[in-house]
Amino acid sequence: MSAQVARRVAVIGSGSWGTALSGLLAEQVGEVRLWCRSARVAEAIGATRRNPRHLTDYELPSGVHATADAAEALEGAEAVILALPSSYLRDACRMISPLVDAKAPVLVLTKGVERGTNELMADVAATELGGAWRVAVLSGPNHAEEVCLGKLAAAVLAARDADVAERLRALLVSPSFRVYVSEDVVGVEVCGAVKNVIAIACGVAAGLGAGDNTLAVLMTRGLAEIGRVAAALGSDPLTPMGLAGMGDLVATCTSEHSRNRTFGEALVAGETLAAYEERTGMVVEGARAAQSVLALARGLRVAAPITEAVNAVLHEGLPVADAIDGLLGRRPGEEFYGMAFQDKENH
Ligand SMILES: NC(=O)C1=CN([C@@H]2O[C@H](COP(=O)(O)OP(=O)(O)OC[C@H]3O[C@@H](n4cnc5c(N)ncnc54)[C@H](O)[C@@H]3O)[C@@H](O)[C@H]2O)C=CC1
Ligand SMILES: O=C(CO)COP(=O)(O)O
Repeated sequence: MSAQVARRVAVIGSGSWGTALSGLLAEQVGEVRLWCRSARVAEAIGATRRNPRHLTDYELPSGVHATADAAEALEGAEAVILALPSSYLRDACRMISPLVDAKAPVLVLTKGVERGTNELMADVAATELGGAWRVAVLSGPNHAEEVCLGKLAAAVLAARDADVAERLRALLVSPSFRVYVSEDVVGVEVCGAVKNVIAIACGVAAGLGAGDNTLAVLMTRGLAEIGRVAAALGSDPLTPMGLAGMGDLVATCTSEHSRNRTFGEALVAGETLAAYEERTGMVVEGARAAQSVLALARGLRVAAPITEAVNAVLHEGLPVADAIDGLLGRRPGEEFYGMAFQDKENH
């Protein structure tokens, strides 16, 4: 084990990713306090070292202390990690705001765009907790099911302040978890939110028996969609080529662990979003992001046809066959049209 880089950090949210990240943090940090919404989950973790709802076979290290008391979770925390689904992030930040040290760096693990406001997650956290300079995001091909087993993975940690990035990176980096840094918070966030929508489309295609070529087309045109939204928001055009973009797109669109991909498959088999989330106890962020990313793209006047198709199927009752017809009815034009200029509306 490496030397301790912090005495105590708080992880807010005990879903799959909050659970796996707590274990990873415990390799470097003296004590990880994991806030669970449910007191029963916190008690079960204390008694068995296992989360009874997520990654149930994974034994958490002794350095992880679970609690349902937010004040206890945040007491003396030198950094705060937010591991909540996008729908709950703002309310949770409001709830913990009086308990968070004003100087503590904040790392957002959530991948999404808030519905209603179309705000990115770091902006939500900064508004509610104060101090955009101290809010960073982590994204990349990081299925919790593999990270908790110590299988090699990498992520990009983006922060506006280089010192914040380095302090947070030191908490996470390990031989099996490589953490790169970036200043492009917006670009990294756009990648993480949009790739979930594209993964639903890939799941739908796979469920309908699509071949590898078709899935590769969806991923690549999905990457173009990510690139257009990111470019229109002024982010680095190379960010979508990295871990948060291409890396996570490939992992999510192809993995059996992906809720977004497997939900797409379940959808064509007749399962609803509500039934899927109820059955698995997990969130399908892409289903929510389809609405907010589309609203964001429309506001920016960039085309997001795959997102539009997924949104129409999930939220407007469009039959899948009609959504596919709509996509295939588009004229394929210049491959990178609209990537550099935000005022072009085609392709
Ligand atoms: N699971 C993964 O491998 C990864 C997940 N993420 C992102 O992390 C975020 C959290 O996802 P997971 O940890 O996977 O969650 P999850 O899907 O495993 O679990 C759902 C979580 O939502 C919580 N929840 C339900 N109702 C709530 C409420 N009213 N208020 C607060 N929390 C509530 C549940 O307690 C549970 O912790 C998502 O944005 C996801 O995209 C990012 C990278 C990897
Ligand atoms: O973001 C993730 C992996 O990097 C998790 O993806 P899913 O939410 O589709 O499982």
